[in-house]
Amino acid sequence: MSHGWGYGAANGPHKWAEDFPVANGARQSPIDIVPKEAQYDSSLRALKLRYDPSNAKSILNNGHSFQVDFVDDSDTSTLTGGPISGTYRLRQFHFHWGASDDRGSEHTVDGVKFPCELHLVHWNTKYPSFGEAASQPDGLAVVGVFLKIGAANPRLQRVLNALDTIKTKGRQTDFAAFDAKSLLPVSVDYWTYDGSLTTPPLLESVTWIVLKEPISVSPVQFRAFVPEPSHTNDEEIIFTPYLPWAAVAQWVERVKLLNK
Ligand SMILES: NS(=O)(=O)c1ccc(S(=O)(=O)c2ccccc2)s1
Ligand SMILES: [Zn+2]
Repeated sequence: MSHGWGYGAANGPHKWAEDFPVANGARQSPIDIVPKEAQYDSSLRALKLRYDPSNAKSILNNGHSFQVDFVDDSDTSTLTGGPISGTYRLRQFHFHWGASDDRGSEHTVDGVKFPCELHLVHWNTKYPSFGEAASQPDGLAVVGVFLKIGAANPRLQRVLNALDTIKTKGRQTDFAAFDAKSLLPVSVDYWTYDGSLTTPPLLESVTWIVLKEPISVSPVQFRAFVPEPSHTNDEEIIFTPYLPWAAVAQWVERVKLLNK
């Protein structure tokens, strides 16, 4: 690829292996989760997520998504239990949505796509830094949460309201006092597997913890993720390539049918 990775015809997932050969590795994510083939493991423990809202720091448009970053210099917002050992600190959360029809959610369940997927990224404190942890097979733990079209989700609203202030790549603004736990569903039952980052650099350092219960997002709220293309100056326009409204509408209808 002669330029940065993305989701277009010239720089999309089918091209990533050119710059990131680990794309052809043995534990690449995302995967299709087939619940009937999942093996029950009685040694797995319940997830323990303890987040301190005061660790929330800022919200950033990184050009591929938007992410909320957290202060991670102490064990005040952590993930323990579940399939991991030790303590992992919350670093950031971000979302994946309609970059193209087959890439709304990244993981699928029995082949079913969701319109959006939330990732809460944590790093193993047995390593001295996030960067070091990211290069280790047990360095990261990402909690994945599916979003399905349904009732309005008031806990999402503050995040969505902030998007107007970071419409172009590189824009960042304060985002303080936010409880990431409020984005989680009631049940934190999960599937888990050893995988990778789902975007470059595709490092095979992620213990995936995908929650079985989705959270809801209303059609109006979901429009905040995929707004009309804005005609700003020549800065790169927000997040992901614009989806034709028809595709989004058709997609939303399909998700509605799946949830009937
Ligand atoms: N979608 S995902 O949760 O798998 C993911 C992709 C990239 C990241 S990262 O920006 O945290 C990161 C982490 C390590 C190195 C570089 C970036 S998290
Ligand atoms: Zn992600």
